[in-house]
Amino acid sequence: MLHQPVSPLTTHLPLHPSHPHTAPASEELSDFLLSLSSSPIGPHQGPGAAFDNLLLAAATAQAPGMTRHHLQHSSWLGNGGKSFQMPRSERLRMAARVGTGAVTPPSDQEGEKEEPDKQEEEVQEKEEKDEKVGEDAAHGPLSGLRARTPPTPPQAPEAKRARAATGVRAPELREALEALPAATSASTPPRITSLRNAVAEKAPAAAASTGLSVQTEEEVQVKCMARTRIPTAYGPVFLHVYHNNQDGKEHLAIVSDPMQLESSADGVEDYVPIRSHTLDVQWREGETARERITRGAYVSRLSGSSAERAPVPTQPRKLDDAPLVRIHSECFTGETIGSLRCDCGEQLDSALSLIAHAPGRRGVVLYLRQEGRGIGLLEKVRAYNLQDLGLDTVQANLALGRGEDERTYGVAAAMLRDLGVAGEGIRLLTNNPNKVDAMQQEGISVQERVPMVPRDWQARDALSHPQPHSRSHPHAGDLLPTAPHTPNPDSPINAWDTRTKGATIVGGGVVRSEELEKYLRTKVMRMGHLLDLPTVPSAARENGA
Ligand SMILES: Nc1nc2c(ncn2[C@@H]2O[C@H](COP(=O)(O)OP(=O)(O)OP(=O)(O)O)[C@@H](O)[C@H]2O)c(=O)[nH]1
Repeated sequence: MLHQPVSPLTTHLPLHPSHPHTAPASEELSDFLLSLSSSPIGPHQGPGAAFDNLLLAAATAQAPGMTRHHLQHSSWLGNGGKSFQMPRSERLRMAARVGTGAVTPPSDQEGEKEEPDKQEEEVQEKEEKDEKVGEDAAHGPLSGLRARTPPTPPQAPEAKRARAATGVRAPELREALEALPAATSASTPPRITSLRNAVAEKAPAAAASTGLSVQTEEEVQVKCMARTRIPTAYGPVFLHVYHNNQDGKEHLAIVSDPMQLESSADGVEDYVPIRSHTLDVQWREGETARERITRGAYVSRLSGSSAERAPVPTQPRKLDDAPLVRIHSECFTGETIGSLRCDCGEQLDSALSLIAHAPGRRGVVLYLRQEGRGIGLLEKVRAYNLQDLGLDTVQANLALGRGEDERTYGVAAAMLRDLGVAGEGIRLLTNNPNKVDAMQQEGISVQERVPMVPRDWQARDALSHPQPHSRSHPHAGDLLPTAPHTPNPDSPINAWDTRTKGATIVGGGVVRSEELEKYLRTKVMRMGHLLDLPTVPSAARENGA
């Protein structure tokens, strides 16, 4: 239940000197919010603490000059555990200070006290149950992989949100951090890897949500369980269903490589099909042709009269050229019911379309089950309600006590390796610099970042013809070569316009909405996505200007 926003924030607001009864000047508001959000006491512990984050976020949304980095800098489990996200510079500084023992992390006692034991037990019980499921899975078809199903976030009350978000208890995190001085020497500069590993060992989920990339003990392993041919509007693709030892989810790889369907493909010089190594290897002694074919380890086109099982490979084969790859996160609302709150459906469609026009029509879309930037559908739905109150997509996540983006890409990298496409590098279809960084950290070279310009923005820019764009945030990713911002030749802007409006599912057209525009701009302005803002305002196009 939402409480009425009451006094704590407003009573402390600096009022405009010449108009004490009006709202504070925007600059003062920014400064004030900044001081609140970085104060060691912060708004969380005052009266109305349960609601202060939301108030702060809502007010922040109105204040110019505020970015995601200004929100909840001081957050830690001890002050409600709303967020671990700090700017990178501060995270590194904190890491260095904690590493030399100069800082003791704030106590979480208050948050712990608030919770009745019963709730604690329920959560514990749920985790045990989840672990049992994981163990069972390990004896299932994953054969050889240690499957582990992480606990799903419990329906936790307010003070347990941090744990629900990160799957970690405050004492575990504190214990991990207290152990750090031992992991790093006071006489030598603290090494971030030591911090990562020490925190990761005790509290991997918490460490991940601080933004430190975590090297878990367990090497990521994936296994393609089955593959099949799917005819689509863009031609045939092969859908691969993967299991992994990290998150118990079925991530997908959609591979476009139509040459595989030609029976003559074998004879083509230098042609390396995009195939899963873990699918094609022999799974057990005496495995039958029928078994191999059923799971998709066949070559050419499968039919009642022709069924050729794939030869068992000895080595994963790597492609010589850099294929077009999209690492896409699931979005039920955008992709299935055509929500106009986001561009996810359009991006999935565009990715398949762009790959269908790539050399040899070859490429891969990884479809990761990281709904809602990793917070899940339930939390995303809640976030949408907060967005209706005026928060943007980043603020809404933070107000729920979640990270702005909780996704990881270790499994994605392992899937690309399994498909043999990680060899000579990839051409990555994205605007998101985190994805580029994640691949590079995984040792996969991103030879080119191919931008995904929203169709509406392409259409609006086409109206105004090329003009100097206002680059909002120069980024490291900008150093990578990017493909020109041209729509694909077979889907010209006019063709998008003639399709059904609002359809964002595969094969759909251009979509426009006020909420979509706000979401896209937030991605650029607050999440650092590498896009130029359109030069023609939305209304101008709608009015035919
Ligand atoms: N929490 C939250 N998630 C959202 C919202 N809108 C879309 N999403 C999720 O955001 C994710 C979008 O993922 P992607 O399309 O892979 O990528 P991206 O981070 O936007 O980056 P690009 O590669 O440039 O498209 C999906 O999981 C969506 O469900 C929102 O308002 N709140």
